[in-house]
Amino acid sequence: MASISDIDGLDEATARAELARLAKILQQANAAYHTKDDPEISDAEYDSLKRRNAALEARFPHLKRADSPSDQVGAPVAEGFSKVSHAVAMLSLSNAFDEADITDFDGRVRKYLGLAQDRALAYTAEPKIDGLSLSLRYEGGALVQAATRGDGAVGENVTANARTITDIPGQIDEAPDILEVRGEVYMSHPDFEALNTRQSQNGAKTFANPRNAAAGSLRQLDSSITRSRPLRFFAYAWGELSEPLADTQMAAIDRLRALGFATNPLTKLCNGPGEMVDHYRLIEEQRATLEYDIDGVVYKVNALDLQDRLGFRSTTPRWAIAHKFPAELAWTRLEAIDIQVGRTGALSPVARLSPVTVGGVVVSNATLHNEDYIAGRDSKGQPIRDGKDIRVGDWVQVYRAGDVIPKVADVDLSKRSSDAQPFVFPDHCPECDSDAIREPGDAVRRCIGGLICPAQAVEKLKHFVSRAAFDIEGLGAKQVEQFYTDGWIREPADIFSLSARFGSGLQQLRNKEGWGEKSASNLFDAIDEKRSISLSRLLFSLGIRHVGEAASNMIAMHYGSWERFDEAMQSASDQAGPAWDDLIGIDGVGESMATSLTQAFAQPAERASIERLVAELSIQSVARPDTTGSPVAGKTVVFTGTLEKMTRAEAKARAERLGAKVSGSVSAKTDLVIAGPGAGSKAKKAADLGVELIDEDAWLALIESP
Ligand SMILES: NC(=O)c1ccc[n+]([C@@H]2O[C@H](COP(=O)([O-])OP(=O)(O)OC[C@H]3O[C@@H](n4cnc5c(N)ncnc54)[C@H](O)[C@@H]3O)[C@@H](O)[C@H]2O)c1
Ligand SMILES: [Zn+2]
Repeated sequence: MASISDIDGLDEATARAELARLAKILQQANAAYHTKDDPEISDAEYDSLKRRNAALEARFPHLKRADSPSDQVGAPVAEGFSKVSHAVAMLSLSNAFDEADITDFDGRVRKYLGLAQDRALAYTAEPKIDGLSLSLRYEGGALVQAATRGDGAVGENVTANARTITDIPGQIDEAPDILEVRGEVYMSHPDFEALNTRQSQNGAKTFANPRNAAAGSLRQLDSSITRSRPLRFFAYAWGELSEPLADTQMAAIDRLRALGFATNPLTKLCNGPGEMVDHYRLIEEQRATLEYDIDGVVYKVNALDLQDRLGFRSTTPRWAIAHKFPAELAWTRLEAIDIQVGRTGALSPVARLSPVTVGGVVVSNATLHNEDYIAGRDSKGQPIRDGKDIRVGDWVQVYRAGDVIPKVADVDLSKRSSDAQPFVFPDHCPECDSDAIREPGDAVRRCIGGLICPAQAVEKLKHFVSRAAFDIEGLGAKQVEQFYTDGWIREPADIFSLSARFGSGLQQLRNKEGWGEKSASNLFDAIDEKRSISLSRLLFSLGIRHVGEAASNMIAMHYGSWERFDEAMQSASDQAGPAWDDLIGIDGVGESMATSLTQAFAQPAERASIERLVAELSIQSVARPDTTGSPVAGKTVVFTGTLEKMTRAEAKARAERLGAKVSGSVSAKTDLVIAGPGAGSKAKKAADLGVELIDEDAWLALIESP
């Protein structure tokens, strides 16, 4: 995530380039989010880039760009819509992230108005609905126009679409002659889920969250599509008026409700920051039980004459602020704990949650790690979460960071029902009923069923055909699972005997749902194509515990050929002696990896299965790259932040071809860190450790230098 800690030390040229880069990224993000309703980066990432931009502009005011993202609201009108000029601009809101920001806000307001500090100022506090804003224009009580915010000055004409929304009256009584009602269009959680189910049944695109679904549904060129999407509307503001609605924000909301609009029931009048923050807490607590997404609480100065005096900055009113919820945390109910069996037999507890939006993504499953974690202990038996255990039915806090799998982070004991029972972790495999055993020092309980455990067998097969492994076109996780269920494939070797066994039975495959004659013979071709495989891919594909992609590479490089590797596994099987020492001496191979490797090759059933597979293959030996003269041969390098000239995968592959070792984390052993924009803790750690830090261009210059 972008940080602002380095800004003080930037020179002008770097700052100018950085401002240009941020303008470009933010403009692209705005278009993806507001125009396509399909964001490319997370909201938290967006917000942090925007803060970085603002901090740069504050430090270098004269470098502020004419097209500064700070001065922009939303995105321009999308193609296909007719344009509506807003009589009163539709702006954004400034953000607050903690209590101190709220006290500051109140202080700024008073100072601007020259108010005494000893009398509390009244503000309204209401949920910030996570939808999109809409302006409805009524003339003589009749709805004549509806427009999106667009870029704040010019919005999209969506009148026909707005007419399909039942919360929006087409006609109102006793309204001012000209009345522009503004508010938020949103979609409820049940409607969102039903829509996504429908979309995927029809093979159409599904939406990441209710906000995107609402925006995508309202911003349709064909209003019959909007009609089929159940949208809702909350009114909370107004634009042009032929006569005032009221004297205060609160009374104006009441008036809008009296006119027939839905207003949010959690709107409250508060006296000063203390009460505002109290109401924020209350709303935060209710967040998971609301039927719609909110991403914070909006505070507005209650007296409308004071709002007028305060006025606006370029894109935000001075009289309001949005107090955002932490982006990546949310509370919800734990509905059930399921146990999944992985390819190494590990029993993993999975939390089934009442769906909640965390950082822009709907989360309904999260990891609970292992049985100790559920019980409130760490791997050393020390209490975590103050020793609180997690039970089915509990209120739990869900945490999500970046692309990482969501986690259950905390539990609220005050909401636990009195009959909640501690979770009993199974000591048998839920799939094959074999014993599930926990070895000393292992945090994980494992099914000992091995090859007889269908869950393990299927997971092993799925791993075997995955992208980084055999990657057989037309044979993905779904097909493998089906073939396993049908008894056609029990182990990897069976994949390669499929055509021999079923070549004549092509008919059978052809008759299968989803398989035509063409796809059947394509599949056999794709399988044959992968009979020739690199040693490192093969090693990774075996799915041996602890042996990941990087380790497979190192091992393959070390032994060079399958024959030498296989021989070494025999010699090292008693886990002592020179072959063993040689194995654990490989960079990146620890004792536990070496143990699981040698065990796999010593276990008769597993060994036999591997031999059957190898008999089907032609395994390529490793051609050692010539790294003489490479400036980075033997060096350990770390890539962090965003690379702009190539993907991470390409950068890694190139570095490795030049004899460098690419590591994921910075340590004292690191020789070089290549940091792109947005580099965070790793760059900092490198600086702390005195490790050389360069940017992508410098890296390219280094490796491309003759
Ligand atoms: N992920 C991305 O790529 C991306 C890109 C652009 C914007 N965003 C996200 O969008 C937000 C910024 O967009 P923004 O300029 O619309 O600001 P904003 O959404 O933070 O705040 C302004 C909006 O709040 C809405 N709102 C909801 N309830 C309200 C209430 N009770 N009173 C007043 N307004 C209320 C209005 O629609 C108003 O336009 C940020 O949260 C940002 O993370 C994300
Ligand atoms: Zn099992």
